[in-house]
Amino acid sequence: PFNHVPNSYYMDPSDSCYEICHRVIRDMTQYGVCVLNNFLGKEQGLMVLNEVLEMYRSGIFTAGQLVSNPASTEAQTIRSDLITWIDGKETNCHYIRQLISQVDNIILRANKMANNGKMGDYVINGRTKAMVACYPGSGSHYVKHVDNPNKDGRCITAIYYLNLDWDVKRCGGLLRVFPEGTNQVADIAPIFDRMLFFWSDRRNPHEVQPAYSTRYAITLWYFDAHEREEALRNFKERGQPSSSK
Ligand SMILES: O=C(O)CCC(=O)Nc1cc2ccccc2cn1
Ligand SMILES: [Mn+2]
Repeated sequence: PFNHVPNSYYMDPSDSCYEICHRVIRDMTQYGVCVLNNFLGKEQGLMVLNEVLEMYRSGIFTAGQLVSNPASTEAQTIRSDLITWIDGKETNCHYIRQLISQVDNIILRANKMANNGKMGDYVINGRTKAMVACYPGSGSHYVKHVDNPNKDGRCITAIYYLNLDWDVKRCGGLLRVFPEGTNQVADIAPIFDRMLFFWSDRRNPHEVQPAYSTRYAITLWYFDAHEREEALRNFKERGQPSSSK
């Protein structure tokens, strides 16, 4: 049944946020993955792309660090994306900030519209900064992983793709999601102005296959109030010297 995910919704401008939120709720509830095409429209999408290109040219991107031994060469074989974190208030990020608030209001409204004010039983009350990522081509990739394997509070991964004329056969860079409990995979091309949502936990292991052209994306992770609070509480407790010492 998974491969019947309508893999692209064209959001013609007449689509109200209401319509879009319904699609997000339905797909997230049914598949745990939701793809929306033409999310901002060409003009706005290009403005976001230009801001990202400008940031990349300014050299503020750094190699995506691994939590485990980042110094080793192994780090290179696991992921080779270049990233920078922004909150959208920086200079020359006006259109990225607009994208972020557009995603915020869809996620927050969908969360409210979902039955008993929850989507997937989450109460979404915050998010990370935006992570702007670039895979600089020449085989750069990200091995299969889970974004939130240990309940750090992140429940939805939201990725906005910026790649004009991206042809997976020529450029690679496919995002392959391996939804838990089925041997079906969801192959998502990182095409321009495409918005992707998926549950961040173990339900959605995913990989970025080797990219042979420069591949840009902006990612936001949304927090579930309860799981985040729990994670921060555990963090504080672990951080305290245990009373037994
Ligand atoms: O660009 C895509 O299609 C997805 C790439 C991707 O999975 N990126 C990513 C990036 C991450 C950076 C830090 C910590 C966890 C992370 C998990 N995933
Ligand atoms: Mn990921």
